[in-house]
Amino acid sequence: MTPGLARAGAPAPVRAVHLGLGAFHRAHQAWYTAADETWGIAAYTFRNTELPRLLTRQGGVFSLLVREDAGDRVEPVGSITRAHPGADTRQWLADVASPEVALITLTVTEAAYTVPEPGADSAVSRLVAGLRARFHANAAPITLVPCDNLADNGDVLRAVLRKVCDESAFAEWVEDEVAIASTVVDRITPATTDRDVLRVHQLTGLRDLAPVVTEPFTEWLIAGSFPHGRPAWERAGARFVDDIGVYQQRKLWFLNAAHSLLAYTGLARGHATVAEAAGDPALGGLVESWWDTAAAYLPLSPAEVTGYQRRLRKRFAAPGIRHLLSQIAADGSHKIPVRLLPVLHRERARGRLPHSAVAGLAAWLAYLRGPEVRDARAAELVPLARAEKPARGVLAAIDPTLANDAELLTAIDTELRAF
Ligand SMILES: NC(=O)c1ccc[n+]([C@@H]2O[C@H](COP(=O)([O-])OP(=O)(O)OC[C@H]3O[C@@H](n4cnc5c(N)ncnc54)[C@H](O)[C@@H]3O)[C@@H](O)[C@H]2O)c1
Ligand SMILES: O=P(O)(O)OC[C@@H](O)[C@@H](O)[C@H](O)[C@H](O)CO
Repeated sequence: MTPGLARAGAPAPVRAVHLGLGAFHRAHQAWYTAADETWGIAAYTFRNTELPRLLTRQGGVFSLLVREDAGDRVEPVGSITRAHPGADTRQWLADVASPEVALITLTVTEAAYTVPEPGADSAVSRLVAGLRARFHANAAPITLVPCDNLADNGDVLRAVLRKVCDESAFAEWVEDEVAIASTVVDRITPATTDRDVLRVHQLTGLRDLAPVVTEPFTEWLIAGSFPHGRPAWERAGARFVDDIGVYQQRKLWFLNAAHSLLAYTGLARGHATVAEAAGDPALGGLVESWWDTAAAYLPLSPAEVTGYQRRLRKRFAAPGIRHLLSQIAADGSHKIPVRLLPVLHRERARGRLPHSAVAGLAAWLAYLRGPEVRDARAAELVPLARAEKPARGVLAAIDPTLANDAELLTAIDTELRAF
């Protein structure tokens, strides 16, 4: 029988907690944490029960399949000491309240950074329950490290927590003792397929039921304080900066915006992956035109811009990374406002109407009219998208200031007829 992947020695003590255990956490924060073997992670999914079960069978260890130009390479990653389903509330509260724990990382999707309805179960409500347990346990300060693709993700999380924490002594404690970092995270990590599982087996001779496939490129920029300590993430290349502003614009406006453009226009043209869509000359041209537009608003030198674009072209074309457009297309109502609209606003202020943005928004409307809409706001947006001229209604829902821009609305509605 093929031997299964297993942990060699004892795992590190749990000093970090993660919420949103999925592929990206393992390719990114877990991989960086593995560079400091004195830190172990207790990682929680949101609803998934299968992944923690598989990881637990392997002692938390998993294989990272890195798709290099020169070929595939497998790295075992052992920083996850324990993996739990999100429904394991008792353990979650105990871990967040633990005096040994110094930080919580989060990858809970962009849509999760909202104030929950009273009584609702959400990432934020679980986080607040954990923090409340820590407050009552009189434990040391803690740092929250959001790792989702939002602009100023730490500030967004702080604003949400301020609205939710209404109990005065607890709210004061959160204000004083809970540090929140802002981060820019980057490593293209598609969902694992059965072929990836087979490939890992072929390369290692071991049976790993929960590997992750990723690219060699990785980046982590962090601005914030860690009053109770942190792993030496810099050993793996993380950078601690005073201000993430320009890095986050560069990433959201170039990489993520191009991903969203390719997702909606690519699906409309029958493509399945980023590599296929980026290789379609019409869509490649649309992305280049978007980059030219966005570059005007970034305080980067032309050499920095062209270098970043060159790397992105290569990353998007990587044949071993099967990044599904349908995965990227999900939750456009939360992604488009941070990826496309900041640049579009700046263009409109100058009286310009970039065709790439118009095409991207029209393609998003076509997606919202389609058969398989994955969006946290689908119930509200799909009926609006089905109107004869949908641009006004849909834009009013995500950015009311654009809903009075008659020239833009007409351009989007006209473009939509092409889909
Ligand atoms: N995959 C990437 O390339 C990548 C790169 C940078 C950032 N990210 C960020 O990481 C997030 C997760 O990506 P992934 O590739 O790990 O996806 P994944 O599907 O493998 O895992 C997503 C995780 O988020 C949880 N989740 C989903 N919806 C949630 C909700 N409403 N509230 C709380 N938790 C929820 C899931 O249970 C799961 O644990 C992305 O949404 C993105 O913000 C991903
Ligand atoms: O992960 P999402 O859903 O926020 O967005 C999909 C992609 O645009 C994104 O994951 C990129 O692959 C990632 O940001 C690269 O670092």
